[in-house]
Amino acid sequence: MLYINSKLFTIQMILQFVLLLLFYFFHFGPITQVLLAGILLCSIGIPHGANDHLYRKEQNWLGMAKFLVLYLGIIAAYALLWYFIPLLALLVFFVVSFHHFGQSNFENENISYFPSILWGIVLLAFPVVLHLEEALFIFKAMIGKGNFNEFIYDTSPLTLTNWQIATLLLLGFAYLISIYIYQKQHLLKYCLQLVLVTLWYLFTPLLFGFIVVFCLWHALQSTQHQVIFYTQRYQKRKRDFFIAMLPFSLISLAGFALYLYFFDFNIGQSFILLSLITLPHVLVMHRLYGG
Ligand SMILES: CC1=C(/C=C/C(C)=C/C=C/C(C)=C/C=C/C=C(C)/C=C/C=C(C)/C=C/C2=C(C)CCCC2(C)C)C(C)(C)CCC1
Repeated sequence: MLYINSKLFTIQMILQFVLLLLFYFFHFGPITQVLLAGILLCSIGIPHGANDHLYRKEQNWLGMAKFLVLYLGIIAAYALLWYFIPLLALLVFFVVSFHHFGQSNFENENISYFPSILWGIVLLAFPVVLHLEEALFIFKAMIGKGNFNEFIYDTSPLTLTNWQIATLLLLGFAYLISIYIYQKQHLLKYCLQLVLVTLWYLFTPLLFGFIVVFCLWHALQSTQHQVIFYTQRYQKRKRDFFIAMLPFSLISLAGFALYLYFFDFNIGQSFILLSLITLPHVLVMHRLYGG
């Protein structure tokens, strides 16, 4: 069954609506934001990539060794790109992310499928347009041109300027037109999804807003796709899937905890670390979506 027609989509819409109401009426403070974001990242965000090894071509130990060499090799090569040409590495992160976020929403193998690319752009450009100053500070920190390291909690309402409104409208309409052309039968659902996500971004601070969207509107549907693929292709139970994703989830979380223990939290570096595990993950998932 298509993701858009699945029960998960309805659950996500309800969750997003409830979160919006809660955030609007209770203005989550810094502690609530950090706690909620941390729980979501550790329970859904990071683990959704930690099962990539399950889809390797050869399912024996030799296949596992080959998979690890390739996976870690891609991470190492990308780390070198960050070291030598950080601006290009940042661009790669964005382009790859546009594709990845869009693909999980449309389950489409085509890398030039318009609704998919535009949805990826919407998910990442909206928070940047709404919080341009902070986003630019973070980008600069990532490419080594600054040391911005503040987790921004501010929940006071934004006053939007004309260029911000125009950019949001332009992107939103471009996306809806692509839906009208390619996915007319699901126009209402995708439209409601866009409205809820836009409202969420309008009310929430940059990082908290994005982390919730990443976990709620990407990691969840991606996990659903993985579970279906795994149980059907290998004739296994759902429980086996969740057990199989545990080892690398725990290794990644332990790795991040060690990083925090030895180096202290740094937003720029954390996004670079995320980008490093993103690249091989996106390649694995692209194959899983039939590409
Ligand atoms: C299997 C394996 C493993 C694991 C893995 C994992 C765990 C993965 C994960 C993965 C993942 C977990 C992925 C994710 C993804 C994500 C994304 C794709 C994102 C993106 C984002 C962005 C792009 C952002 C942007 C920005 C900035 C930067 C600033 C501010 C603003 C904003 C927010 C817009 C290991 C290595 C251990 C080993 C080998 C094997």
